[in-house]
Amino acid sequence: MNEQVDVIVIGAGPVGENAADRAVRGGLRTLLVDRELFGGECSFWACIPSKALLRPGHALAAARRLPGVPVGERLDPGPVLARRDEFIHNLDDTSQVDWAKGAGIEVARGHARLTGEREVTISRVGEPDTVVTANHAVIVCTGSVPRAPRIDGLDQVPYWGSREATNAKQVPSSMVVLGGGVVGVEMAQAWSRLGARIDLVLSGSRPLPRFEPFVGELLLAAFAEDGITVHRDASAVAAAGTDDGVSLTLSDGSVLSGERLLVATGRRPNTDDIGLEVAGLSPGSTLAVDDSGQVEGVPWLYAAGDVTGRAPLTHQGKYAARITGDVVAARARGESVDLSPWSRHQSTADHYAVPQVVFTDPEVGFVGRTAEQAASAGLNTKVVDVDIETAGSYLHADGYRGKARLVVDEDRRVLVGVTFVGQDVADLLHSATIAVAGEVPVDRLWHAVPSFPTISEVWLRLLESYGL
Ligand SMILES: Cc1cc2nc3c(=O)[nH]c(=O)nc-3n(C[C@H](O)[C@H](O)[C@H](O)COP(=O)(O)OP(=O)(O)OC[C@H]3O[C@@H](n4cnc5c(N)ncnc54)[C@H](O)[C@@H]3O)c2cc1C
Ligand SMILES: NC(=O)c1ccc[n+]([C@@H]2O[C@H](COP(=O)([O-])OP(=O)(O)OC[C@H]3O[C@@H](n4cnc5c(N)ncnc54)[C@H](O)[C@@H]3O)[C@@H](O)[C@H]2O)c1
Repeated sequence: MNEQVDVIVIGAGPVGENAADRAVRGGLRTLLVDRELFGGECSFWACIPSKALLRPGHALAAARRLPGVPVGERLDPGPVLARRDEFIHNLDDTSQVDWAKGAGIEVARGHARLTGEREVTISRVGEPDTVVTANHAVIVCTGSVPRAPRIDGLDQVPYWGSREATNAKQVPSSMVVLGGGVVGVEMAQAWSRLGARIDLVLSGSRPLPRFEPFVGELLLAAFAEDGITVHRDASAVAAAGTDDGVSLTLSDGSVLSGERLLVATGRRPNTDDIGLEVAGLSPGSTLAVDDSGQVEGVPWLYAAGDVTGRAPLTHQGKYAARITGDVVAARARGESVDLSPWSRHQSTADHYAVPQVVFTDPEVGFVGRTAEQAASAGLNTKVVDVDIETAGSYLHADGYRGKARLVVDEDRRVLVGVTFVGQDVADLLHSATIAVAGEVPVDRLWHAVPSFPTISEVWLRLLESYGL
């Protein structure tokens, strides 16, 4: 069967859905293809189930910090896991397919591969291939896949990746977590608070090494209170099956064992089998794009999201998708595209203002550059640190503990990085994202008065410490 549309989007994760939506809004006939579930990794095996697993433990911990709130001893895992299953619709993507159709997007299920210039072949087991040609462009949004380290015996044991860790039907009695990145810390705390004994193995001295150093230090303190055992500066050398689970041997000879082993050591772009050769690119490589989303050197090919290796986060991928969909639609209409930084056709924020929340307790919110990144970029910076101690934080929880940092570009007197760590700081982050993306001068920020009594009064403490 041969078909023709204006645009083909490969991959219906959050990023592909947004790229297709914008292309349709731009007047283009758009086909969105997925080989698994519409909604992608984020909806079913990543962001949504992981946050559903974390939230009840945080609510219980928050209640314990307030006298007079009646709380039980521990979480009841059954309802927690059932609520997680509701959020992932028991792995049924009907509502997401219906959304796409309602938005005017044409949908197809199957494995899509590039087989020619602007040509995609969709394969489904037991059915003839469908060849679809795009009049204007193909947008690749195939996401990423886990990357496992080379460890003797690892390929012989049934270890968990993030899919198994977010979708597990029972609480394991014990779990060894390898990797202290975002997946490692979120899943270690979620399952610990659901009752599992956790060993967390870090290759460095602290978790979340890409964040400001105090982030990892505060998480280590919280993990100690949770009873999570952290193994720092550790190197895993061998994995093996045991009678009741899996063991992991570290280079110092110690052996950790658990009912489960979670390997959370990062992800790589999902491009092994999408026909990149057709575009003169190597299978498995990152799809490097310019700020309009166009794959370098291939005018008809665009990409967005994890597959581009830019900012592997749902919200940032969706931002790139909105821009890429608009660019493809504008070019299809013969309109010029504004390539200047911060135009609506350029994902400039990817370079300066990527926000990320890590949903641990304490939460972590970070946008822009760390002090170290800003210094290595040659900026003349001033770094301001304060403890989060405001009337709002005192009221929010007894013993509230948190820290905040501003990184100020002194030559322009604008913020280039902000970090908050503390209970319930996630929603505070957007104020910082606006300040960084908007390049709001610190002297004008002085006039953005935080409400009393809120945690956001930390902004006042930060600006006073800066010298205002
Ligand atoms: C455990 C975990 C928790 C996370 N939590 C958060 C969070 O809280 N916040 C956040 O911002 N980010 C989070 N992330 C990151 C987030 O999941 C990704 O950044 C996001 O899913 C990327 O979206 P995407 O659309 O690029 O890719 P994906 O969501 O991976 O979607 C890609 C889609 O492409 C399809 N596909 C792939 N190849 C083909 C093919 N050849 N043909 C047809 N279809 C194909 C796949 O089936 C999939 O549906 C988390 C990640 C993990 C692992
Ligand atoms: N809340 C969120 O925004 C959120 C939550 C989960 C995941 N994500 C995204 O998903 C992606 C994948 O997350 P991730 O945690 O798998 O990757 P990551 O790159 O964030 O962290 C991987 C960690 O594993 C460590 N590591 C690598 N090899 C190791 C080894 N052999 N032994 C011990 N440690 C080792 C690395 O030093 C790193 O700290 C990230 O891009 C992340 O931003 C985001």
